[in-house]
Amino acid sequence: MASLQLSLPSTYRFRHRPVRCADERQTLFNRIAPVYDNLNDLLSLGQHRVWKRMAVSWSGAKMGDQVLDLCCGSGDLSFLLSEKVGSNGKVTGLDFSQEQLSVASLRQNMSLKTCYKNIDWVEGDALDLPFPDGYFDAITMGYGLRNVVDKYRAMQEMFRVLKPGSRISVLDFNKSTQPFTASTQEWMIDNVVVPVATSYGLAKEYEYLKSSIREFLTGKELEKVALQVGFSSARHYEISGGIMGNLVAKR
Ligand SMILES: C/C(=C\Cc1cc(O)c2ccccc2c1O)CCC[C@H](C)CCC[C@H](C)CCCC(C)C
Ligand SMILES: C[S@@+](CC[C@H](N)C(=O)[O-])C[C@H]1O[C@@H](n2cnc3c(N)ncnc32)[C@H](O)[C@@H]1O
Repeated sequence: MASLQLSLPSTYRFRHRPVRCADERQTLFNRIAPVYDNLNDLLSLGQHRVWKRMAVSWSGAKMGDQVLDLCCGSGDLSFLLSEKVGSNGKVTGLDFSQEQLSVASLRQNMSLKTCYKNIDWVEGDALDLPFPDGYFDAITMGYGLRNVVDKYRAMQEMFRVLKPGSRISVLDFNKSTQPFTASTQEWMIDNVVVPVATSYGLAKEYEYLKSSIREFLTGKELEKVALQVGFSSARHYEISGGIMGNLVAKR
């Protein structure tokens, strides 16, 4: 894998070591990085790209904006944001997985799209962002909030670095309150997702999906946390029959 050229803010530093649980997740996402994009396409029949476009649209990102893609992984939402903000805008993709950031950087360097030059990759912790208060015009977080060890803290950090009047858009699996939806989601994970992942030697990594959704917050709970943190408005939209969900909150 090509070496990763990271542009780290001068103030960048880990102010605290992630807790062990976060280290386990960091290892998980480093391990799945080589097949992550392909498995997402295969297992969602490409639908995840539709969900990500919706999340970016809901963020309100526009030409010339300074935007953050939190828990950017291999960069799917960062690349969509890059086209939204254009060459006068700036996208910062932050993640704590070096392997995920390596894939994102490789995709950026291999692409013929010149606008992608407006993306910087930052290795950092979503729970301790190396950015000043009120810095970003929009923030996206695709399938990241469910994976951080402190969801409240992550929401506080997004609030802190967002400009007043701007929005966050948080896409993730939906923890449905409808028994049929929840059981369908779990059946798909047990009977499609994990068996396919097993053929890649990643059964354990994808079995984590089910427990992480069970331990997640419902849409109503996500709205409540956003308001508690200080956002002036918060709305959670269920998509694809409630399998996925997207929180939009305005500072
Ligand atoms: C892009 C997607 C998931 C990203 C993702 C998030 C995580 O927290 C993980 C944790 C551990 C391993 C992998 C991931 C991970 O990939 C969503 C699409 C990919 C899903 C893996 C597939 C989910 C299938 C749905 C349950 C049903 C889809 C129905 C569709 C309408 C065909
Ligand atoms: C499922 S991936 C999502 C990647 C991408 N946003 C997408 O939509 O495909 C979750 C990402 O969150 C990152 N992550 C989890 N906890 C983090 C934390 N505390 N700080 C930074 N990144 C974190 C993982 O390394 C992983 O790349």
